[in-house]
Amino acid sequence: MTTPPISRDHQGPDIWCEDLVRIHTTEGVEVQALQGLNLTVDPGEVVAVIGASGSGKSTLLNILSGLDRPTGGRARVAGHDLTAMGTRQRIDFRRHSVGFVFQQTSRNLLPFLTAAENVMMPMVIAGRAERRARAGQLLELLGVADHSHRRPTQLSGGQQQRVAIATALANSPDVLLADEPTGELDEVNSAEVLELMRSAATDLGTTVLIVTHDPMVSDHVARTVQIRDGRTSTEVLRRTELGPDGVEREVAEEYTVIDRNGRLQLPPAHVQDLGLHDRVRITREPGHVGVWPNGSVARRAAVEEGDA
Ligand SMILES: Nc1ncnc2c1ncn2[C@@H]1O[C@H](COP(=O)(O)OP(=O)(O)OP(=O)(O)O)[C@@H](O)[C@H]1O
Repeated sequence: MTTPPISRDHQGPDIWCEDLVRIHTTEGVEVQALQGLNLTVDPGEVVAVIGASGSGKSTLLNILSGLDRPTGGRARVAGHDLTAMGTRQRIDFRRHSVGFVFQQTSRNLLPFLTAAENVMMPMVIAGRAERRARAGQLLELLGVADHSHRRPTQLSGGQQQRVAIATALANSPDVLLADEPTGELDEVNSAEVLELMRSAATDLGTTVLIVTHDPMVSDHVARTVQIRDGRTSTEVLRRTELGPDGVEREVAEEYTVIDRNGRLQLPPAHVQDLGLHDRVRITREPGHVGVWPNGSVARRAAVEEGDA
């Protein structure tokens, strides 16, 4: 018996955020952690969200997992409107629609249960049948079936995270949310865990969103979204293509995110190198748009006129 892929009962993307705003207020001081964030992740995609400390990653993850509510904007995960859910629906959502993997290996698993029992636990809570068989299949998928009888303290960090991923996938969630899942692992174990998470998600059709500050994670996913100042700023898409020599090679292309109002954030390096500040001139060119430092368009026109 193999693990059956999940079937969704909603249409459209698995994660959808529009103009998401979250303002934290402590002792009268407001911090705008998310400042109009837009993000769409389609079913089955495996995406890494990276960003510097304080850029808003954890805030985003807390909202997507139903733990926190946005101050403004809209968010939908696995077909559920996160701004309109009541307490009961939130519990159901967290139990069935999303799975979680945290950085701290100790936070993912119950120490007094074996690996197999840990994977079965969410199924017990959800009242799911054939728990033992499914736990076995998931542990097999994550390459730790041989350790199913061991308790977490008898497993390495990497093995614990694999069991944690199996546990998170136990109730066939549409979406798996992972917060720095490789933060406590060395490079070799990180790469292994990421690859296993990706292949398990691909086999099951699960959408995965990994939040991390580790740029190395990007090497293991087809899409990396960068958060800067509470907004998605750039994306890197990776694919393999056949070179002219017939050999497959990996191609990575960087894109800047543009919202539905046409707003985009220019890469800081361009802003600095070209001395862009205060205001810029936008010119429509054949097939693209030009961004010019203040005054440069008029100067260019004068030079061209002088040349004529
Ligand atoms: N509960 C809170 N109360 C007040 N401010 C908060 C709260 N949670 C987060 N912030 C602030 O919101 C901003 C975004 O924080 P967040 O934790 O989402 O960033 P992050 O990208 O996850 O950072 P890190 O990588 O360090 O975990 C930061 O300026 C942070 O200080």
